[in-house]
Amino acid sequence: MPPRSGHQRAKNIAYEEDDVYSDNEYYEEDGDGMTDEDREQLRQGTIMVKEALGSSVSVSDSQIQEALWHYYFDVGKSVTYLKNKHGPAKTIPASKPKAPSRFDQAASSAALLQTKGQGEPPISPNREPDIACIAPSPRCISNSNVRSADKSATMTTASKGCVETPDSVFPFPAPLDHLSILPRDFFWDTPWGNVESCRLGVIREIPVLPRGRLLGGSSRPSKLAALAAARKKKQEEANRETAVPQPNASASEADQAVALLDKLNFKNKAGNGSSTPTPSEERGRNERLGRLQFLKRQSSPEKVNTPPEEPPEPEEEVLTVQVPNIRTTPSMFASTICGIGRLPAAEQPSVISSFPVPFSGMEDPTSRGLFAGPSPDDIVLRAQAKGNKPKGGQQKTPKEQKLAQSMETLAVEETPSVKSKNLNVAEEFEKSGMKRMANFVVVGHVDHGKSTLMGRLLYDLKVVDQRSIDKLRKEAETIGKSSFALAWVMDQTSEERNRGVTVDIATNYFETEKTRFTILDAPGHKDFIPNMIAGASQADFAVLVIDASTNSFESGLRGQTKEHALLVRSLGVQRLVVAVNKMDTVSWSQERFEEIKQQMSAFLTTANFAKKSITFVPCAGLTGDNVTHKVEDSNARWYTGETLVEALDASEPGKRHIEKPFRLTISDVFRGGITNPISISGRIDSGSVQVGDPILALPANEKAVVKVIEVENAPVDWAVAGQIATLHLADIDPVHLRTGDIMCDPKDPVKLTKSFTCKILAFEHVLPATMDVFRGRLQAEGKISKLVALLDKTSGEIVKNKPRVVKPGEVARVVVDLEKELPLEIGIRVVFREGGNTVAAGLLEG
Ligand SMILES: Nc1nc2c(ncn2[C@@H]2O[C@H](COP(=O)(O)OP(=O)(O)OP(=O)(O)O)[C@@H](O)[C@H]2O)c(=O)[nH]1
Repeated sequence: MPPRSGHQRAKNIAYEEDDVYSDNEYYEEDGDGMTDEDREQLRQGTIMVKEALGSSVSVSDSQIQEALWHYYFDVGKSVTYLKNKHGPAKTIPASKPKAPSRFDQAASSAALLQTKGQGEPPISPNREPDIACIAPSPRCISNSNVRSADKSATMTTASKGCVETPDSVFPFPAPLDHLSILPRDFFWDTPWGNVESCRLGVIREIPVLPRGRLLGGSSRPSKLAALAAARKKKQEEANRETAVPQPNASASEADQAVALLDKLNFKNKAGNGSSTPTPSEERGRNERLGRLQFLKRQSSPEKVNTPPEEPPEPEEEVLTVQVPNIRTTPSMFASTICGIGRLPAAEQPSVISSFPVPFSGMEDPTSRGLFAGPSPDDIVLRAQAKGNKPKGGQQKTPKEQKLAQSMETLAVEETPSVKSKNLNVAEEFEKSGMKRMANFVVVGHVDHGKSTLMGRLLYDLKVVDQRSIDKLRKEAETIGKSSFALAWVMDQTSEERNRGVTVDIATNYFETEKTRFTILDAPGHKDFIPNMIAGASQADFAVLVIDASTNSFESGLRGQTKEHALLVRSLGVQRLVVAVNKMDTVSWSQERFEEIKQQMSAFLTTANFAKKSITFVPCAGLTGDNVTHKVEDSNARWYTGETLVEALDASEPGKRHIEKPFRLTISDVFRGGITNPISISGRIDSGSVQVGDPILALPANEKAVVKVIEVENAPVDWAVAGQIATLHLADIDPVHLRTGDIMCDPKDPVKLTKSFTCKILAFEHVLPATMDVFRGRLQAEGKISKLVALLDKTSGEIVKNKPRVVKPGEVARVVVDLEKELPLEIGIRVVFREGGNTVAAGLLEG
């Protein structure tokens, strides 16, 4: 089995069954773009707005509805807007004092808090809000609602609660931060609001991010910050007057720090806040000062005496404590990493540390000289360095040493020249009488039983032996997922097994009398659609697995059942085997089977699948009924059709273009072993390849030589179009190879292109926009830059030039611009996705 992709996207795949979008949402709207629900909301809203406006404002219904539509049916906002726009002009009584500004409110409330202390009783529930709403805002309305027992009177109450000032006449609701209700007002009626004054605390808001300066925002401090800074300065001055005079400028900072130490040590038990130290406090302070030196940052010593350009911001106050250099010299490793020379301790730059809690009670370690000498590590390293020194001769600089070392390790890799047998591969293929080959992708909604069905098929065809199945069963039982044992034949990574979800394409092989099959088991979860696309782009036909159990089919229809079917068709797959699975859960009900068949047939034919190319097979992967052998259940006597394997065998493989130039889309890049350090795998899209062939990697534009070819895990001399092959390469650096890249014939390379025209089938509304463009495993950023024309679905004739939008189900010609050049050819199929949804699929025209 070829190695699995290393590009498994392991996302958060916790999901729910109904965690899917509904395709039908588009169709619930009428021509005016409104759903019935919208219309009903509009009607009710109009009545409520009219009631709220009363007779004072005369507005027409359409004006009300326009406002409601604009405000997403928010009655409150609509009323405010209409009142402001159409209501009688407000006269402001001359005597009415101007509403305080937000700044004034904040400043006065802060002052109030300061003067009164923190013990102001909470506002009584009966008290009317003393600070009016400056502007109508949603929060204003909701606050009023809290106070109003009558919820139906929302608007009336809301307008009562808001005193409109001339400033407040906004055509649109003011932003939330215009609300000037204090937090305590907001929580006035909460039971925990009635706390004794002495127990109330102050919550200081510490900004998570630094204030915008160089990186944006104003470099000037805000008014509040300036106020706080001025207040702080004043306090500092007052402190300085009462404090013992200090000999240098850092003293006041030292005082502050010591004061903080005192606070933290709970020594100032009286808590009187006085900054004048008592004689005993003063002694203690001096002792601590002796131990800890409070200095300015040495990195900017000149700043000590320079007055700050801006008032310091209170929230940025951090106590910077500089301790004596108590560190030993850095180790060699640290020196290398940090680029610090191994200076003697004395010459090391002083260490500056910011301690959130000063180590007031800690003994100065330097006093005991614990770290005075070199560390044991340093002694050993120095001795080693001495021993390594070249005797006598001149010592090499580190640069020279490095160069010498790299020269020593530099070994010329001898690439064995790969001899080509110069075979005529097309002839060899004809002669080989090889069984026909077919690759099929297994798709369908998550958990509909794809992996189990394939595991059962491989087990029943003896590709997997009983022992392996028993082992898997045991392992599955140990983690309580015994029902997944068969699925584990395909799902082999621990992540897939633990989560019970397929993440990436799993490949396996089996053969019938007529055909050698390659299974590409695709993930069903919507998060892994890119991996599913990669699998589908390698397939000749597809098996669409549908869970027949009650509700599962229906939820699948809204989910990935339809999306996968559309995607495989868009990627060129024409034949579809629909496996109606888990028939055991519905007792092999013919009715259920027919219901699913009917619904799916209708959808698939609209998705451009020919009726004769669709086969429906009822089966049960878990029990194995109708997978490789006919169903034995007596309830299933109604079914006399083919088994799943028979249906697969009846599928014609796609045409192989062996005569065309060699093209292979890389689906995996990996290390194939000691002798094969760089290997790739993928489907050969066209042409053939043989050992010794030079091939070109695009877009890197780097050549490689094919050392070994493996098909179905066996070494072969050549491989042809349609086969999924592993190529072990020589003469190329792995950096030039990525999944999604193209390997091609250097004599006939694929052209790199940045812009192309494409015929698309829209799954959703398509407008010129940025999209993710998928081509097999390749994913690139692009943009649908032009909608050229709408086309007739069957004839391809132009129906309309330059459409403004392409609706779901329509076919259009568009121009796509890519972010960077990619190897793309006429006739290849691409998929456009946006925000995790498949928007359209297309065929490259030029
Ligand atoms: N009763 C019953 N359960 C089944 C049948 N087939 C699969 N299951 C159960 O369905 C669950 C999902 O099966 P999987 O095979 O992992 O489904 P899947 O479609 O491969 O899932 P993804 O690849 O993750 O999308 C497992 O618990 C299976 O045991 C069936 O025929 N009958």
